[in-house]
Amino acid sequence: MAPLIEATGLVKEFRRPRRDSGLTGALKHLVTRRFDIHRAVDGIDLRVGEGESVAYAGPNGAGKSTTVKLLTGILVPTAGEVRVAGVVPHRDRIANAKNVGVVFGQRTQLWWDLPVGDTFELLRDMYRIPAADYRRSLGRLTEVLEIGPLLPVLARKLSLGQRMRADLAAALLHQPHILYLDEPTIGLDLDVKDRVRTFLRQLVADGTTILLTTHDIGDIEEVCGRIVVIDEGRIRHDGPVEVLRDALASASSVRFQLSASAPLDLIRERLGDAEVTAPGERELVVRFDRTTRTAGAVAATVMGLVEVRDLRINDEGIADLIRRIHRPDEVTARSGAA
Ligand SMILES: Nc1ncnc2c1ncn2[C@@H]1O[C@H](COP(=O)(O)OP(=O)(O)OP(=O)(O)O)[C@@H](O)[C@H]1O
Repeated sequence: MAPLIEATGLVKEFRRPRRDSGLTGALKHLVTRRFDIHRAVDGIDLRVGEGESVAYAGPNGAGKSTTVKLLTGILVPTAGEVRVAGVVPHRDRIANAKNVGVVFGQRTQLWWDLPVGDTFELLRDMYRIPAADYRRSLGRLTEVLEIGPLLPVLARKLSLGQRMRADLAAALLHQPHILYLDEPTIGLDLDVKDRVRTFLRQLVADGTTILLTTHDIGDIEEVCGRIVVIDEGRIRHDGPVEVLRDALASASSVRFQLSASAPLDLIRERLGDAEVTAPGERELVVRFDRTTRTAGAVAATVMGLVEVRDLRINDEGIADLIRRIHRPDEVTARSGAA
C-alpha cells in the first residue's frame, strides 16, 4: 500500500532581502533590491504510513513548519514531489483539506468573536459535512473532549486549555485521516497536557495518522511511535521512539569541570568505547554504556589524568539525544571511531 504522506527530494527556498548595515545599506537595497536564497527545506524524503504517529522534531528554524506548510499546500515546493493521500497538496488544496486537519498550539482557527458552536457550524458548511455525519462527529468530540459547556462561549473568552480542546474538535469535525499538530501542548498545564495526549493516543488507536511538531519530549514519548529529527532543512534521524528509549535506557554521562585543558587523546585511549567530547576548553563530557562500566570508574580514570574541579552524573533522555543530533560537532568528536 502506498504511504499516506510521501515526500521525495522536497525543497523549499525563500528569497530573503540582502541588506548591508546602516542607512547607506538600506538606501542601496531600495535601489538595487538584492536577495539571498535560503533553503528552508533541503531535499526531504519522508514516507508516513496510514495510522502512524510521527514526531517531527528539531531546533528553531530547522524547517518543520515549512514542511507542514508544503504538506497542506499553503506553500509550493521549489523542487521535489509531495503527495498526501494521493493528492498533490498545492495543486488541489481543497481536496487535500478534506483529508487533513491542522492544529496550531500558538494560533487558533476559531473565529475570535463568535461562540465556539458557531465556528463549528461554519466549518460544517465549509467542508460540506452531511448533517448526520456532523451530528455524530460533534457528539463524539464534545463528549471525549468535554467541550459541551464551551459551545455557547465566545472563543476569545476561553482559557488556553479550553481553546486547545475546542481547536482539536474544530480540526477533526470533518473526520480527516491525517492530523498535523504544531506544538499542541505549548503553555498548557500538566493536567490539560495529559488530557490532550490521552486524546491524541486514542485518535491514533482509532486509525488517524498524526504528524506532530513539538519541542516537548513528553508529547513525543507519550503520543508518537516514530521520531524524525530535522535540522537545517535535512532529516538527521528517523526511527522508532521505542528503540531510542531502549538505547538510552543504558546511556549515561559524566560532565567534568577541569582545572586545565583535557588530554583528550589519552582519555579516549583509556576509556575505549566511551564517547569523549570537550564542549568547552576546560570541560569534558564522557558518555558511556551503564551496563558495561560505572560512573565511578569513568570518574576515577579521568581524575587519574587531569585535575577535576567538579563533576555531574546524568542519565540521558530523548531530549539529550535530540540535542546531540542538533550538534553534530559534539557527536562527531567520538572516541574510538574518531
Ligand atoms: N516566508 C518565509 N520567507 C523567508 N524565510 C522564511 C519564511 N518562512 C520560513 N523562513 C525561514 O526558513 C527557515 C525554516 O523556518 P521554519 O518556520 O520552517 O522553522 P521551524 O523548524 O518550524 O522553527 P520553529 O521551531 O522556530 O517553529 C527559517 O530560517 C525561517 O526564517
